[in-house]
Amino acid sequence: QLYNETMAKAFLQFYERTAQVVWNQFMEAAWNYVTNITKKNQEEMLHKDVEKSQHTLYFGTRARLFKIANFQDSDVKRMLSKLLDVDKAALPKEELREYNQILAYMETTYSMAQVCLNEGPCLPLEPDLEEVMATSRDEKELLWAWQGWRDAVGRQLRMTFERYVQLSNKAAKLNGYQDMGALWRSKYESNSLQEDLEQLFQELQPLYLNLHAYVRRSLYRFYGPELIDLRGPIPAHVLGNMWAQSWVNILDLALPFPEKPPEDITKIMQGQHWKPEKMFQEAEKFFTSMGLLSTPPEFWKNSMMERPTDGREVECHASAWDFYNGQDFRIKKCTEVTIEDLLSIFHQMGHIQYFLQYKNLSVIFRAGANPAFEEAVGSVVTLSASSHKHLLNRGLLSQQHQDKEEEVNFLMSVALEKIAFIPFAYLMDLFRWKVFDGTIEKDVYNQEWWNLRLKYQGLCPPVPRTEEDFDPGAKFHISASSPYIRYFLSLVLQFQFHEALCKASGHMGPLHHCDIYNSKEAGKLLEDVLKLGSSKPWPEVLEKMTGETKVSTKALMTYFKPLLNWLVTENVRQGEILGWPDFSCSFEERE
Ligand SMILES: CC(=O)N[C@@H](CC(=O)O)C(=O)NC[C@H](CC1(C(=O)N[C@@H](Cc2ccc(O)cc2)C(=O)O)CCCC1)C(=O)O
Ligand SMILES: [Zn+2]
Repeated sequence: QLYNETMAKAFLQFYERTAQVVWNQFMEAAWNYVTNITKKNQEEMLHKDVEKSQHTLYFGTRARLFKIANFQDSDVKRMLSKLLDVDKAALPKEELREYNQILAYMETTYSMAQVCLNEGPCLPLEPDLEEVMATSRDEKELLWAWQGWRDAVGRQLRMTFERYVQLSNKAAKLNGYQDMGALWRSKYESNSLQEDLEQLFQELQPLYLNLHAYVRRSLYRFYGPELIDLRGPIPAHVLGNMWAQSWVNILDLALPFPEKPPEDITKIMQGQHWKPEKMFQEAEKFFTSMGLLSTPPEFWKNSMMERPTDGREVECHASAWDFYNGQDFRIKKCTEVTIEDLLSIFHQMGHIQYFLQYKNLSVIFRAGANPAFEEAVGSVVTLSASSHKHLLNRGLLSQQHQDKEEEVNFLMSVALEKIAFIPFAYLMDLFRWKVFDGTIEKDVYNQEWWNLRLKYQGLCPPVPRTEEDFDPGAKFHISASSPYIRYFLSLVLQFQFHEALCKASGHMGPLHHCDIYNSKEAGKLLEDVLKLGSSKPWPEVLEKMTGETKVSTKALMTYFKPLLNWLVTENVRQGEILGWPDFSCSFEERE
């Protein structure tokens, strides 16, 4: 019986040796492309992608020959079953080439897009358009950036996206899935994922609806009744972010106690002459303070920490890279010296830490326990790094203590980042799952997108939209075909992790006071989880970290309890309507 367990182990060792080389070569080519966007580099990347797919297909089809049902070794069984999913490599050669060209075209169109002033410079998204969305309080200027970006990106991608959906579904079907949404969801190894997610979303609704009503009131006070309807949705361009996914940049308009504004950490960083490299060192220091691994020399030599000034076109959307040789790990980021970018670097370094912790596993297991675990690791450290205690300790705040009102202001700033994000993170893949399963047909992509934006986020477009537009494409992850539900699940998980790590560190008192910096106990707990990679089913890994086997919103609700109490009192006092019963999007005539 040729395809027995002994044979399987030899097969897997052969896979291991060859995969490291093939994947490393592809990552190098992909890195060279996104850090220097040229036709030649794109061709080289596409060529390496084909080689990687040939390798994946060769081993994927042979893995099928093993009857793993009666194998003893659970690792061998888990590894072989992971090899069966060959994703896009299942496509016939010509269609695979077309698919890879479509993926490169969409991501590159997004990365190169700019919005041009009538006479004068053209502005890229990072940092210029994001700066406008974050700091301008001129509704017309905000509209110019918001609409200009969608004209420059979304409209260009609409046709290509339709073909992308077709080929994605074909690949998924060739892997035995109903559609690409089903393939994406399979990474969570759950037969009740969608129900579980809906349950989590419902539990978080009271928090979101109270925040939405309160922020709507704040915007009403500033922009007036001609723009804001106190019983209606909020226009999407005045929330401080190009996609209204984070509202932290309008904290100044929504501060509960405006007479006690928080210190401006960005100004403090710039006053202290912080540079991007120092920001990365600060993030690394957090992990080493917990007894976790430091980054190898290659990281500092090969990373791209700033937008290049030599005229190269690069993809600025931040990302963390594993080169699958156990030695080379990098971050690509067009870093600005701001607190928002510092916290984002903590998130990226969380990915690097995960790569470092599982680098000795088989390449098959070099991934998070599930994609949401990967995202939660960096974000959980950010929860400590953004605490008043930590920032004070690191010299980024000077005020010794926070009184009750300043504490509410602080929790509001975290909520504008994390709670505002909940419905956005949920709808991003609700939209794509419906597109993949055919519920949303191609001639109604845009209106269905806005139906979800209205239903879940309580937002309206600031100007009428048509089916010439393709607003979802104006978000990186949709143009980059990067799944997003991981961020929704990570939002809940990161607070569950935070509670567990804070407990391990011996923290007493409110959860939002906790800072696990320097805690070797928390570091040990985190290390034991990260080094498992994706070698065990994620409920087992969750139990190792938190003692629970289910994702729970309890820790998140505990963290924000003081804020929810304040919000409910304030909204009752103002007689706010929760939700948006005036659900129509009204468009004031613009002179
Ligand atoms: C080779 C590769 O692709 N590597 C993966 C990692 C891996 O798969 O190993 C990777 O680096 N992905 C990039 C992505 C970057 C960021 C992002 O896109 N964030 C989301 C959602 C969000 C929003 C607020 C927040 O606080 C945290 C997350 C958004 O901005 O919408 C941008 C800055 C933050 C994280 C990332 O790091 O997740
Ligand atoms: Zn991430």
